[in-house]
Amino acid sequence: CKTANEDFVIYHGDGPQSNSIYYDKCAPTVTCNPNAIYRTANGSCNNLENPLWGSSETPYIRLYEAAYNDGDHEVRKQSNGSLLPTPRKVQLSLFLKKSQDSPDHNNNYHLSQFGQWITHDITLLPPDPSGPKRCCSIPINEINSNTPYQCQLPIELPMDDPVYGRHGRTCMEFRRAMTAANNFNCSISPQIPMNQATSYIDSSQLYGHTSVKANSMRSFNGGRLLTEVINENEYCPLRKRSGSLLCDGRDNVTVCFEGGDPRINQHFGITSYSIIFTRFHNVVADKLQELNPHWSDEVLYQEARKFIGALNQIIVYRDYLPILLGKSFTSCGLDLSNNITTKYYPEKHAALHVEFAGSAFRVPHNTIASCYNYVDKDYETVDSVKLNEWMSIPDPLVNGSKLDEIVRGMTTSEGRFYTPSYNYLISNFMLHKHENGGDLDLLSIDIQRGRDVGVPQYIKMRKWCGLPEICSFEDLSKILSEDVIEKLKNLYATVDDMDLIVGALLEPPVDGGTVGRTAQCLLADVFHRLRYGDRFFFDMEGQPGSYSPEKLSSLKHMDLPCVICATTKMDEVPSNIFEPIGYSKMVKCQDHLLNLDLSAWRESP
Ligand code: HEM
Ligand SMILES: [Ca+2]
Repeated sequence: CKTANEDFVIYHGDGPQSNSIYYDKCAPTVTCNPNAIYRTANGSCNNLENPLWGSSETPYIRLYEAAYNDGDHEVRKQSNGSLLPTPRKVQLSLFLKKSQDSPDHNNNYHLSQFGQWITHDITLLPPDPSGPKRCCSIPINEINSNTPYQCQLPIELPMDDPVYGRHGRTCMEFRRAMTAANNFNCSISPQIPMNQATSYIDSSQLYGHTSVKANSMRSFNGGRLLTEVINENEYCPLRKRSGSLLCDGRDNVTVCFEGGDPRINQHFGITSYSIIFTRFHNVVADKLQELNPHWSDEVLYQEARKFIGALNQIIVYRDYLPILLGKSFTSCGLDLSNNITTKYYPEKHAALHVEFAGSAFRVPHNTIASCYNYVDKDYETVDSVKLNEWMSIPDPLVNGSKLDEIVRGMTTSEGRFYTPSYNYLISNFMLHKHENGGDLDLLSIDIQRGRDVGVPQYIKMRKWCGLPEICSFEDLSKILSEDVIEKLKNLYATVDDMDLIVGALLEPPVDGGTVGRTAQCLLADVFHRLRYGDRFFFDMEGQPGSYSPEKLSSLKHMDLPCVICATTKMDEVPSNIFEPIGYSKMVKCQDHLLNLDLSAWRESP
């Protein structure tokens, strides 16, 4: 590879002109304190020359011109002018038959779960909740340019759909994303969604993506986050049912958590992570207070928050990305090997692009397993539940040792092997029985989301990545089987029309990684920005808040097993947290927790 920090991958300059409109025309003026040692809650003032870069509620960028029929928002057509195949048709033809789970002997559930945890740190692209309550109440053949924007792209279901056809269902709910022009008073054309999360890996999914939210999560006592103690255990605070996202609409839900990110209650895995990281923040704050009784609540909170943010960056770059993208690839500046320290490149815009959030980083949806296992302290599987039946129902997690059992289950069980398909349950019955439009197909939604936000076609992004050009279906034979190519020919008018997520999912995984080359390139581009464009990156030198070498060295002894040991009743963990038990050396929690040594943080009063 080239030099680690500089020419690594793909950074192709600024992308289309529309990327700068928000900053030229709509951005509020922000005054920054260049000497601040902590991140702001919303990510502003990280980049002092462009203070809103990477902050929450700024537009996604585009790597490539938007793919819209009218250049502004209408879903693109095929090159011969015909409509694109409906997302469900693509799912049925190419993917659904292969949707059974097969076990991944190398990776347990944490690989997928940590990925989603980081997703919620860096991107939040919600559908527009305003307008008609149900888009499917509008007959699909009556949809035209006067239809409310949110409802212009419901997913049409074929009459002979093997799952939905039986019930005569012909429409699946889909709401278009909120955009800068429609929802945030900034007329950017082509339409562009706003990222409501801070792009930086700063654990904003735990703390909140804005200062108002962040304050509402704090106890203002000893630097701690608010918690709810239930049966003597600490959980995230409980949320009032009214107005909450995801717990509403299910009658049997009594527990509903409040989190820095609104998706906290989506399913057991993400809820568990939110709870254990909340607990861990409080463990760290308590330890810091013990060492520094003279520190104020504010200092304790900020130091604990900075520690958790740094730890998550370490887990992403040291542990997670090498498995996702392949070690030999990440060793060129995207991991922590070779003692590379991070140099700051203020010209790098640490924003996410629609190509990433709308398509490429959804490829790991193919690692979501159908069932979650409760495993007790004797390693007996006491229950196994279907993910889709328990979405938005976090209730069981507060009972007895259920949270410990779920985390133990995620640790011991083999994950879902990354195949070009999502599991059968989320391909047909996501949010099963949920009042607000249950029985969804996540893959159809992902395909439609890509079209909604104007993600360019697969072939264009592949070329952007510098991969060998594909000019015809036949050229695909270097990467795909004849059978798949035949199906693609039946779906799309030409090879140029393929959706990015479809191509990215079908590509064979790269050596030592779990995604194909196009996804690898697009993910690398973002994780590169989020490292070299983050002035507060944990090992950045020469900044007002830079960590001392002693603190850095203590931090590098930390890992996800340590977090799990400190916050659950598990008494042993695999030394490589992403490996299923039986493949990785087990370490005793009482030994492993010795790594949680904060003495470098001791300061004299
Ligand atoms: C059980 C696990 C998961 C479930 C049930 C789930 C479900 C969902 C749903 C319902 C959406 C919204 C789709 C839309 O309306 O456009 C979404 C978005 C997304 N998911 Fe997942 N997901 C899971 C795990 C993951 C994982 C493992 C990753 C990546 C490593 C991931 C990456 C994403 C991304 C990047 C988005 C777009 C988010 C945004 O910008 O708002 N998800 N997921
Ligand atoms: Ca963030």
